[in-house]
Amino acid sequence: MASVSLISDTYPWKDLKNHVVDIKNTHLRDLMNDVDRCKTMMVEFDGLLLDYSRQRVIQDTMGKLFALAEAAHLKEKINRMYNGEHINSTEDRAVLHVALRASRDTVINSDGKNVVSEVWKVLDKIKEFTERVRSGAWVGATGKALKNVVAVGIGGSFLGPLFVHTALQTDPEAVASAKGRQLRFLANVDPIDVARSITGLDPETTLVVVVSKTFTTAETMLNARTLREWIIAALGPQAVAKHMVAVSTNITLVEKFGIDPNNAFAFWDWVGGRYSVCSAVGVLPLSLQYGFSLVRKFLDGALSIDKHFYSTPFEKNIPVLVGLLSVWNVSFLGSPARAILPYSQALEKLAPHIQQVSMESNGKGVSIDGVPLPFEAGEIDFGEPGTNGQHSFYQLIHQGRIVPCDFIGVLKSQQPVYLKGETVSNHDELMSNFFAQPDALAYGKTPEELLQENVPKHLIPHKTFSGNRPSLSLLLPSLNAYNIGQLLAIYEHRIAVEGFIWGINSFDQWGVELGKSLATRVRKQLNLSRTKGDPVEGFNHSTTTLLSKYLEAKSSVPSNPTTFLPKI
Ligand SMILES: O=P(O)(O)OC[C@H]1O[C@H](O)[C@H](O)[C@@H](O)[C@@H]1O
Repeated sequence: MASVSLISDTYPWKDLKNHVVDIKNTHLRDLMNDVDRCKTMMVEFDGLLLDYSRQRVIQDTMGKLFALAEAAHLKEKINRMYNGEHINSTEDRAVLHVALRASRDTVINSDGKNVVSEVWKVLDKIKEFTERVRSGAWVGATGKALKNVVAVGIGGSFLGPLFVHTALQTDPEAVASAKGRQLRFLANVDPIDVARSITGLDPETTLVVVVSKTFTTAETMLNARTLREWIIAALGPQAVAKHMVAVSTNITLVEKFGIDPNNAFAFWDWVGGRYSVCSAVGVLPLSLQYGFSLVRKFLDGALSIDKHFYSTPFEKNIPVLVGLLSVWNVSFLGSPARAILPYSQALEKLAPHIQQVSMESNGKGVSIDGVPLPFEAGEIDFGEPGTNGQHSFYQLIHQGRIVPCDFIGVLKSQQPVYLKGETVSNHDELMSNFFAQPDALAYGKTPEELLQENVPKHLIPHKTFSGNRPSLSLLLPSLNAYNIGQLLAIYEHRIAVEGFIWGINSFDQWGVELGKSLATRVRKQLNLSRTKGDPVEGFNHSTTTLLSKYLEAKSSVPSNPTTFLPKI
């Protein structure tokens, strides 16, 4: 591959920069009238429909974006990812989350090994273990079946599984398979999160799954020790073997912690934390809750998109199209943010998950070769399910800053409701908003229209909407496990496309390290001050003042140094 150090030095990038002025002279109100244009901006695949006609693009723009993809060697980069090459160069690792959902007979070699057979060894182990737990063949220390699971983990070891669990929770098939069972998550090191995660649970019927790629993450390890105490206090130390299992790449540390390595479920350094929901990180807790066969459907949905992403020409390739459009919005039209607006409460945890996938992947300041970027990469992702967001931040989206929006709608509700005498079903009511909002953003409202509506003159500036605000709409057939897998993979690959175009390494995360190392110093100070009365030293005036105030309150120190757990 010819080496291009910065994409911004290429002709297609400069061509797109020059093209911005053409687009600034258009308005979505007019672009939407061009039916031929709109027809080219609809893509259907495997039950999904993507409509990007409300993006600020014309066909010419798309041609230029495809040229940009070529200049960035997008296809070669996708191939290198699927071929198991070490594209995460700063950590010298392959990036193979696609192998996690591959079918059993697929061969993907990385570092001389077929990783797919490794994946299936763990999948088979998860299937066998979760069937034993769910059937009651595996029992706790007092002989009772384990009905409840607390998954302890943070970041990528938490957000993806939480998203999928929340999305499945109201799916009828998932409801049936989860009957009588509970799945909870413990992520924050805040003891309040400990209290919440165990409230109402009995250690006798609870299985704790400690999820950590490294098995060194401070928050997770303290939370794991806390729940270990909770189990030991109730059932004695021998109960740990029956009530705690682990998911990690570091089986040695799992064993050191006191968890039987036979009850550890492996994954590999070629699975990035934020891309790990399809490994044991997500598959184990989700299979405990919903059964392995339902979770396999989720993996199959992701696999369908993996194949589509790999083999479909860019013009019809959903992750490529949405990725290129994001680059267009961020790097050329200057939008720093993206709103993720699912019109389904089941997708309420989509935005928090995508925040990590996107912002940890693409929040970078240098190219993959370490050259400072002369442009901003990455974007700020946020979102809320519609219609809740409409009663909150949509004001800014309509009349304040320009934020490209992803509208995600579902044809069939997981939980339909219709009340006799109502004009429409409850889902139709929700979806009325899904269909109306993108047009409101695109078309706006002109002063002339307001005058015709007899709006008082002094209110006209306040009620004017400039419109011309871009969005895309994605329609899913329903929200079953398969569709949830599709949605996940679309975002994962979209974010990879953005990073490939920007020429950054989307698979490392050095930026999270600094805060962690500074916390170590503070922890040491707190310990010395609490146990020896040492004064706060070596911090700036601000931190010294804040730390001293915190220490004065003595709120969280017991008078005698014995373990205590939440009293909720
Ligand atoms: O799974 P773990 O090793 O415990 O890591 C949990 C999280 O730790 C860090 O914050 C990383 O930046 C995340 O990418 C990772 O998901």
